[in-house]
Amino acid sequence: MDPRGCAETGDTERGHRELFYVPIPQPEPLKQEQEKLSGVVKNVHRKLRRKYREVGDFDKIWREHCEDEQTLSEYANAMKNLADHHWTKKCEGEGRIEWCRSVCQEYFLDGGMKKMIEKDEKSAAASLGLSTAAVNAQSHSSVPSWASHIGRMRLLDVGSCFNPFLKFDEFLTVGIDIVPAVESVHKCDFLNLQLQPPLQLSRDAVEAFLPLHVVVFSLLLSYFPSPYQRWICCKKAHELLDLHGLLLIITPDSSHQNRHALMMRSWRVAVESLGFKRYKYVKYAHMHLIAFRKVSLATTSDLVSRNYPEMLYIPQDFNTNEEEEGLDVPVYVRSEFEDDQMAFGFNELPIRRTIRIRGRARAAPCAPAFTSSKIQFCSKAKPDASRCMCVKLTAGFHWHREMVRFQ
Ligand SMILES: C[S@@+](CC[C@H](N)C(=O)[O-])C[C@H]1O[C@@H](n2cnc3c(N)ncnc32)[C@H](O)[C@@H]1O
Repeated sequence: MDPRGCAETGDTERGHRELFYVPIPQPEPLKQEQEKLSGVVKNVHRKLRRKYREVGDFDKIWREHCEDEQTLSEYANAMKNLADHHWTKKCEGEGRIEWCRSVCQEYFLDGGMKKMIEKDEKSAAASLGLSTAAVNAQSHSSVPSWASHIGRMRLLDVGSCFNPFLKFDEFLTVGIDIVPAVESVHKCDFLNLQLQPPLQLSRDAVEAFLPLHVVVFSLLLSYFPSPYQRWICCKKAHELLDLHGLLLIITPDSSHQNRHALMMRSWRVAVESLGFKRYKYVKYAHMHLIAFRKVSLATTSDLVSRNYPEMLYIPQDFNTNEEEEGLDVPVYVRSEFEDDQMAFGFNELPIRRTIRIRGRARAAPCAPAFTSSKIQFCSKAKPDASRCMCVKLTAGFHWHREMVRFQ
């Protein structure tokens, strides 16, 4: 440890060595305010899910929801406040927007699209038994002509709230939201957006806004209580996007990457059935980030035989009202300092250079500050080959499981 509280760790998940600093605890009032604001947001989602479970008719509850101006404006204010005062540049709240930006840069401006199209062509040819030479000899390429002079990327940010993409010059951004938190966002319900002509737009407007290169659903789909609503949104995105355009989906999940791997697999099958192909996937500590390329104008032909909309589920869809109410009870949330203390408590374990709690790396020095009675091991085994171990930790009165990684 150096005097600044800096500890060098082993290789990280991203495969390179990094320095981690023991975090300076956030001032309590700021932390409490952040928890309160997140509570406002989560409660709106819960309320919608509860109504959906009770009423069943998602059109009806959605209409009522959109008329509830007080709830909507409290929500918009909370989101804007979180963005302005609680998510710093380095934290993940901001990271998702940067991720979208870098994926678009690589795909549209640094040759990613061309590479992917060529790869698709090669595998299509291989499946027909054609040689690479025959593919290379083809006189025409499927790379669209607009790709070489794209200019500003046309981006539609659905559920934009505070218009986070507006500040980037490389995008021609249109932000829409049912309750805009800033003036530059247009008030629009994407679920009920009519895409059919006639659209009487001037030539300029048509050129400026159609077709789209990018559609962003950042923390949008989990807002909806029904998988069918998520499906409608993805289908609309497909209709609005240019062939080879990108759909970027970011959805919250604070659990370990593999915990909801099946769910992510299911989302992939559903979205790909609409005429997309997955291009990129990454798991941050609190969210999944997925990029899909539009590779076909047509959707799959077995839409009727398979229930694709249902595949866009989220874990909360299966909660009962009682379980959701349990979530309303304020659960004691450990402070960063307590997380560090807990990390210290693991030093009795055999491998203890660094452990991860809630995705943050922490050095495990010598003095145990936590007694082992506060930590129960779900498995008596030593950390496995990947040096992970499932442990139960106390948070207030609740025991809960966490995966701890040893490095
Ligand atoms: C959790 S916030 C995400 C805000 C922002 N995209 C971000 O990543 O921070 C979800 C937003 O989606 C908006 N929203 C929900 N349903 C919508 C719909 N049908 N059409 C447009 N916006 C919608 C909500 O009003 C809310 O501002």
